[in-house]
Amino acid sequence: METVSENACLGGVQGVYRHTSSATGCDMTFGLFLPAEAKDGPVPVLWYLSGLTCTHENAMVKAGAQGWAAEQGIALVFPDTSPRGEGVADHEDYDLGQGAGFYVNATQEPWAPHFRMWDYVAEELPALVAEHFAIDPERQAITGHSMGGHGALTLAMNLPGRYRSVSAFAPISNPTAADWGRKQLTAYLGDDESTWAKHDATLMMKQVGFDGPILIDTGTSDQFIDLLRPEALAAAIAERRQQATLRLQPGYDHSYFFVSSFMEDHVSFHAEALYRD
Ligand SMILES: N[C@@H](CCC(=O)N[C@@H](CS)C(=O)NCC(=O)O)C(=O)O
Repeated sequence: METVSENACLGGVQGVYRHTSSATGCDMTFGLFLPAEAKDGPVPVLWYLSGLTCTHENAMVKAGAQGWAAEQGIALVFPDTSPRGEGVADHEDYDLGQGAGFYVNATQEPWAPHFRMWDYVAEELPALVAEHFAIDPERQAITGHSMGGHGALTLAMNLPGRYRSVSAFAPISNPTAADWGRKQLTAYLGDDESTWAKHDATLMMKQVGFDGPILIDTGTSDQFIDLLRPEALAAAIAERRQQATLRLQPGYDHSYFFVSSFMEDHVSFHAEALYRD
């Protein structure tokens, strides 16, 4: 693993690291914020999965998460959203290919050789981070924005016991029923929709739910709200009587101004679960 940069930040360190990934078969870059407490021993960790067109960098510089994480003594991991590089398949559309991994393991050509973001975020990166940094693997939580909110919710429901809490900002909530979803799931996983179900938060909510607290915020002025389908996930949550807080925030759009506006609430929400014994 190679250190790209390390900057003192709020008493801790904001690092960027690069490594050769066996999951994606290419070099991957991620951001990691370690609070001051990590100098004394392992700290809880909050994963932040980003949305379409993002790298590890967008949330790291625009979400305003480090201040709240420093206050709570929590580490933050910012993975990239897809494999990248010259030998990696891509598409001219912004919502397919590089920058749009959708947190799945692709089975279809030309994506299958590298687009294995599920394995990368669920298995490889957690092991790497725990090996090299003062992270407590027993205290993990996950959040994300848009496509990353979809990733956070589906990982949390598919890996019971892994994350103590899950939250999301404007998550893609029902991708099997929206153009942010059907297009990518068809490309990456093929036409057999039975392979899509584990990657749909609404379907997973109906089938298994989540054994812990959930917090979801979406802006009422989100320009993509028809693609996000928060109402479908809300109905599934109500049907299941799942512990959850869903909020529609008046006037907020899809941008990082929205994400940063509610970041304090999300970090505090996760801190409560992460510090509960
Ligand atoms: N570029 C796309 C929108 C993509 C987009 O809004 N991406 C969100 C996540 S889904 C984002 O975080 N963009 C990067 C940023 O704001 O830093 C469009 O114009 O339709």
